[in-house]
Amino acid sequence: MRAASVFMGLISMAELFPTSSSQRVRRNLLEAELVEYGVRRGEGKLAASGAFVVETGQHTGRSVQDKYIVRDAETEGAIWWDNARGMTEEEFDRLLADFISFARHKELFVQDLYAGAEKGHQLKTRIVTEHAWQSLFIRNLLRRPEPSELEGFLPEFTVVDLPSFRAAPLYHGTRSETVIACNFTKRIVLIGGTSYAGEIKKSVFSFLNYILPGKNVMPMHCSANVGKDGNSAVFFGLSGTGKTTLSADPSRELLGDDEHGWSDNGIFNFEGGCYAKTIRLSKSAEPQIWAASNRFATVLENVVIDPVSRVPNFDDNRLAENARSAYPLDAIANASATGTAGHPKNIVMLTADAFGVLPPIAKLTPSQAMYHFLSGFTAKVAGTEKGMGPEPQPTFSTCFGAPFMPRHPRVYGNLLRNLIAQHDVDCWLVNTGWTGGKYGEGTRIPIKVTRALLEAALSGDLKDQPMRTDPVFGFAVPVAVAGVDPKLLTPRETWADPQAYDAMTAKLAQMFHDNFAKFAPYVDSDVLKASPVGHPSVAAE
Ligand SMILES: Nc1ncnc2c1ncn2[C@@H]1O[C@H](COP(=O)(O)OP(=O)(O)O)[C@@H](O)[C@H]1O
Ligand SMILES: C=C(OP(=O)(O)O)C(=O)O
Ligand SMILES: [Mn+2]
Repeated sequence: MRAASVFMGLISMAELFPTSSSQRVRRNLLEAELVEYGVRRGEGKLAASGAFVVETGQHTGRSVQDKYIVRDAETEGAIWWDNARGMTEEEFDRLLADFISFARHKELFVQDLYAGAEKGHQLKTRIVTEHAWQSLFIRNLLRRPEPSELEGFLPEFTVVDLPSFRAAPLYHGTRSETVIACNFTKRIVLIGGTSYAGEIKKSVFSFLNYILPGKNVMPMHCSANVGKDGNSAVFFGLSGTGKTTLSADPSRELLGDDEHGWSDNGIFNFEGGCYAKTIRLSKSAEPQIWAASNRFATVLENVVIDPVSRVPNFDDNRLAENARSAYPLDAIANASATGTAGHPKNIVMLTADAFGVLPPIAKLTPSQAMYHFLSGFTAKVAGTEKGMGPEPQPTFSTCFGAPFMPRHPRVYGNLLRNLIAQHDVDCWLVNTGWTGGKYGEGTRIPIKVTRALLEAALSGDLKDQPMRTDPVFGFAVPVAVAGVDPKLLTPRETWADPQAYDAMTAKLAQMFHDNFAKFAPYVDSDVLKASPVGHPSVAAE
């Protein structure tokens, strides 16, 4: 891409920061100074460890319904509009003008950072925020340039996040006062009315997911790590399925916990830090994440701390179920220094099946992997979202990340399918959800069981072990794994009432079918044949 088009339309720094008031723009401050600003400005509190603790108020998670993509000549044919809300160019321009006038009266924090560990695919990003702690957050999360690289740093993508800005629905074309407006053509994202920091990192991610397919790079909502033998693995999964938890593994080098690309050279992290859930964080089950969450300059979002000792109580969900910890990768002892690794040997698709149906691990053929990638199944349970009843809710979020994958799923699906074939990758479906019954009746599969299953799969041993074929889903399920109670491998045997298991399985299979109908026109027959059986539309084939 030519430089002129890269920079064209980018928000002008002179507009945002007139020279007369440049005093109030804090550029590329380092951690200690950002913490000082945060404390001085009353943005949060210091934990005993030196972590910076903030509350985000009303929004403690992403506002999916308030995210917009500007519809223009370039995006019109490129975005999968079935999955995105459009905003007109005029509405965006009004919003931008109002962001600029709002920002004029504020002290602002600016971080110039890279997204993308692979040099050829590095995106120069500028993140402008109202709060010092947001600057600290994104500095922890993205990749920090060398001081010499900051001179003459020309951003190729800008995010402006002003939590106290309120959108005017009628004037800006929004649904509420909260807005995440993505202008991919101008390469600007405007975030207002929410201070949940995850919006910033996922905005950068969404833009990379828009541009990288054009460079023949597969962008993935996944974590990744590397074994001692140099074999890398990626773990796709929707929120809460275990990407962050399971990728932090003392026996494997951590590449990253959430966003990666797969190019001709192998895989690379987009980020330079992690964003872990801290609710019920256990020091013994997740020692690395626990340590990274108790250190100077880690940002703790909506974590309750003791008012006297300033020690976090990770069991307290009064502020949010989705409490978070943001820390740089070097807070994890065995993290990768480069953020890059070779082509993966294994792909793991994580799901948290709250219906208690799916086995804790299954081996997928490439066609089954494509079916599950396009389906993007997991389930939500009470606690993670406001207003949920006792029943688990199925979620089908294509490519395991629909809110951040702007193009049609076939774009990502085809890239992945070719990469799996080209590199002869072994694919697995891993259920980190419920066993012995659905949510409320059974229990969640212990982390140590999931870890043992993954160890067997990633070592290369498991794929040659005896397997049974699941009668409904058709994938291969190991009959024994060292260190794991064999009963757990056959969910039907963990249910007190096997007929109830069969009925639940039929229900889940039907949900898969109903969801997959929209993809049927785009996939080859082998992928369609990976649908669960026992349903009329399949039986008729
Ligand atoms: N068997 C399991 N595997 C993975 N995570 C589990 C398991 N059982 C419980 N959990 C909990 O589920 C949550 C998984 O969340 P996380 O790793 O942050 O997911 P993601 O990064 O995919 O959003 C963590 O809070 C973890 O402690
Ligand atoms: C940061 C997020 O990712 P995840 O929950 O997948 O870790 C998020 O969804 O806001
Ligand atoms: Mn995560």
